[in-house]
Amino acid sequence: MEISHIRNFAIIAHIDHGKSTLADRIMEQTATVSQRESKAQLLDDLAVEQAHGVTVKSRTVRNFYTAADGQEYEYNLIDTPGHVDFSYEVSKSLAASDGAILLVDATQGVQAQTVANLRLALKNGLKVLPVINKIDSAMAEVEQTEQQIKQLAVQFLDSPILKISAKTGLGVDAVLEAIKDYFPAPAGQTKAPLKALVFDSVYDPFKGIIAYVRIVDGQLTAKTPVLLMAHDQKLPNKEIGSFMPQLTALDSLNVGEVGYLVTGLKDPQALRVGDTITSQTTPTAQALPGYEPAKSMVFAGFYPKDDHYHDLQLAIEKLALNDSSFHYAAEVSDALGPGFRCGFLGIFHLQIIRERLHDEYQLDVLTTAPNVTYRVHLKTDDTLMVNNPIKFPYFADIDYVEEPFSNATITTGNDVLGDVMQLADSHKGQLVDMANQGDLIELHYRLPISEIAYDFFNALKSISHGYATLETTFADYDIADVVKVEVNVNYATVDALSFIVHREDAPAMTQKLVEKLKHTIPRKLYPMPTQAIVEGKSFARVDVPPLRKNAAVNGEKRSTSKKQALLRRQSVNKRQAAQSDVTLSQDVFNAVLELSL
Ligand SMILES: Nc1nc2c(ncn2[C@@H]2O[C@H](COP(=O)(O)OP(=O)(O)OP(=O)(O)O)[C@@H](O)[C@H]2O)c(=O)[nH]1
Repeated sequence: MEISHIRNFAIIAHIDHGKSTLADRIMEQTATVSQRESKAQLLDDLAVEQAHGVTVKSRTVRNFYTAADGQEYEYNLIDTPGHVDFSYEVSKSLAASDGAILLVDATQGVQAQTVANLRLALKNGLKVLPVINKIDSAMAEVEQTEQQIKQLAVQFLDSPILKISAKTGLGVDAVLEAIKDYFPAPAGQTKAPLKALVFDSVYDPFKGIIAYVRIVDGQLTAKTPVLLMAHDQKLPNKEIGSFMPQLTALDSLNVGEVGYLVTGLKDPQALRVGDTITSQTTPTAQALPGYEPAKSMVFAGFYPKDDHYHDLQLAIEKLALNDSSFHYAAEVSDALGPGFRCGFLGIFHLQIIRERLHDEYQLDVLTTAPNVTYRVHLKTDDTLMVNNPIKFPYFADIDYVEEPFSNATITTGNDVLGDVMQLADSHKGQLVDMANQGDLIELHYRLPISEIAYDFFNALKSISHGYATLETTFADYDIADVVKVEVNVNYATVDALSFIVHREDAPAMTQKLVEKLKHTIPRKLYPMPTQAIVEGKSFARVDVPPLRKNAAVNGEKRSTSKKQALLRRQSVNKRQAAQSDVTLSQDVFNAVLELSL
């Protein structure tokens, strides 16, 4: 296809504003898929996506559109996720696009994520086409939404604001025309050496690693011997093609086009998203700038159940390839053996990865309490970065600790402003600034990441009935008064249950924890004292009751010798237990996990 007839664009929106529905409609109206196929929401095909009804992975599809002028155009559509935890995926999709459809739900109006995505698109130099969706709904407030969009940005004043129903298809033909009229064709040089951006990748069990590429300059043919520029790695070029939406082999991908390359690589570590692909024979002089790597905000340990360590390792490697914002490193716990310390963008991301391990690899993992990375300054003047509570230094060796803070922008309606501010306060937020954004209020807070990483977003959604939204960026590290909580069961420390909290929250949290553990730790024949220890002191204690009555302490009528015999047996049990032997089920970990939720 001639470059002037290609359009690469993404659809961006707040969660549930209808991106996937519009993507399906576009595929249907360009006859990329039949109506029957599109019923099943083709793009959201991961099991987790169907379970949650949200898009997690970006997907790409090539459509051919015959415009009103009678000419055929190639539309490469990139579907993007809407949840805050996946904004990294959004920015990757945008780097491969020239235009973005900004979709706004007429029943909800402009939301903070709409604003955030718009900013990202403009930062990437994209043309933005605002589209109001769900105009068929009885609750649609089309005019008000249009006003909100006009207030949003002067940047796209020259663009029309289209009104559609992605569900019924009303107005979608105008969107298809506007894509050609309004979005630019890719800029790129046909004659220059090959330069292609790897904007995504997946692992296929049969084909190995498949790179998703956008040809920035030159041409990639099925015969081009290619080179990955980051590690100077030569690839035997296996197969190239495009997404129709199934992978469909082609002889060449030309400048401006989007497609895939089967790399033949098997090692999931070998390819990084953001890398540049060029030709071995006539390489380009300079690689593309690539992406900033995603910064993990939350860490948790993943441990295999039933000794499936190697299966878990392989699954995690493959997932990390498919999701470059997911990081991992090997770690060992005394209580659980070898496992992985995994890094996530947020707690929802953690849940998604757990579910993908379950759905795609049939693996269940024990998950330890999530935490952030602490910067620990020791009295010896050494500084440690600690993202695993097991490795948190002994308290007497610590000079001071710093924790990561974020700049958080909360956009909310006036009606729930008080509740939102109270929520931020209770999570140690410092209000920095407040501004009006049309009908909405924008609050700028400085918040410890440990306070927002877990349940903050859910709590915010619940008190605002789903309307308030949150954008966060990493700010810096700052001093934090935090302590490590260790859990002893029957006088033995269970390392994998350790976690870090703010000192002021420690008394209440430890009390809640031991109460929960009382009901989750599997009982034995003898009572097991369970303690939460902070800086060497027991902050809270319960006894996990025994399975049977403790004959030695209750006042049953037994002979003294029988009582003594029982006591002897129990003390033997006690000694054995002190060395190990609490069965750690996910329920036990949930007791810690739920404290932060
Ligand atoms: N009434 C009405 N409902 C719509 C329309 N478009 C989408 N919906 C509904 O809105 C809900 C969300 O639509 P999706 O297409 O899954 O939203 P999305 O933006 O892709 O969501 P994420 O992938 O989670 O970001 C679904 O229940 C759709 O059926 C529309 O034009 N009118």
